[in-house]
Parts: sequence; C-alpha cells; structure tokens
Amino acid sequence: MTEVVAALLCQDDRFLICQRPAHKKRGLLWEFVGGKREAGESKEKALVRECREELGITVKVGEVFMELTHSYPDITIELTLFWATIFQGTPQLLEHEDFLWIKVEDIPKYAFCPADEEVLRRLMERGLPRENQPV
Ligand SMILES: Nc1nc2c([nH]c(=O)n2[C@H]2C[C@H](O)[C@@H](COP(=O)(O)OP(=O)(O)OP(=O)(O)O)O2)c(=O)[nH]1
Ligand SMILES: [Mg+2]
Repeated sequence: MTEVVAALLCQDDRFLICQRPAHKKRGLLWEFVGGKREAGESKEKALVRECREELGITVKVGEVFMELTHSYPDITIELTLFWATIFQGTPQLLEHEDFLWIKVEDIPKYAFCPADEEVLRRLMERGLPRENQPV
C-alpha cells in the first residue's frame, strides 16, 4: 500500500486539475497535484513538498476532504485528498503536461485517474463548499 496525498486547490468557484506527464503511469490523465508520502514525513508536509516540486507554489493545507483506497495493476494507493489554498506563487508547469482551473460542472469533460472518480462524484454532488477551505 502506497500513501499518496493530493490537493483540492480552490479559487472562487474553480479548482485546479493537472494533467499527468505522458511518460508516467496513467500518463495524460487528469489528477489533483500531489504524490507519494516519503518516510518520516507527515501527509501535510508531503503535500507542501509535492506542490512546490510540481507547481512551484506554497500551499496552506486544510482539512481532509476524502480518503480512499484504489488498486491499479501496478500499485495500490491510499489516497488522501486535502482542501488547500495557494499561499505563495502561481502554478508553473514544472512536471505536468498542463493544468486548468475548472468548475465542478466541467468535470465530465476530462478523463481523470480512475481512483479520483469517487472524489469527483462527491464534488459534483456537493459543489465546492467554501467553509471547508483554509483562509
Ligand atoms: N498525485 C496524484 N496521484 C494520483 C491521483 N489519483 C491517482 O490515481 N493517483 C495515482 C497516480 C500514481 O500512480 C500514484 C502516485 O502519484 P504520483 O505519480 O503523483 O507520485 P509522485 O508525484 O510521488 O511521483 P513519483 O516520484 O512516483 O514519480 O497515485 C491524484 O489525484 N493525484
Ligand atoms: Mg505527483
């Protein structure tokens, strides 16, 4: 089981999605920025590091939005998705193919990693509740 952390980064009525590098597993599918927790690191610290490495931004990490487990043929992940906001910087394409700020109603237009389906369903049901986002 591999622990993966990811960020639900919101700005107004939009949230950030990132397109995975073509050469990686699940290449070109869309995801939430993040990655694998390293030994000795809290999940929150791991998320701050991943957001820096992948987008060049410093984030403030909020509450957990959702936790789930998903098995791919190559890996089983325990994915923790946190609410987060950008504290410093603007996203840069340091690793991803692309990124987009999208509205909840635009979710069906994009092909996401299969593990994210449950997250996206919940977002479509509930929208982006402002009270869960860190200020
Ligand atoms: N970051 C991220 N990974 C996801 C999501 N959904 C999903 O199935 N995954 C999978 C894809 C990968 O197989 C696995 C680990 O994510 P990752 O590739 O971002 O890990 P990482 O940044 O640490 O990259 P690496 O060092 O292993 O190359 O989790 C998601 O929304 N965000
Ligand atoms: Mg990553």
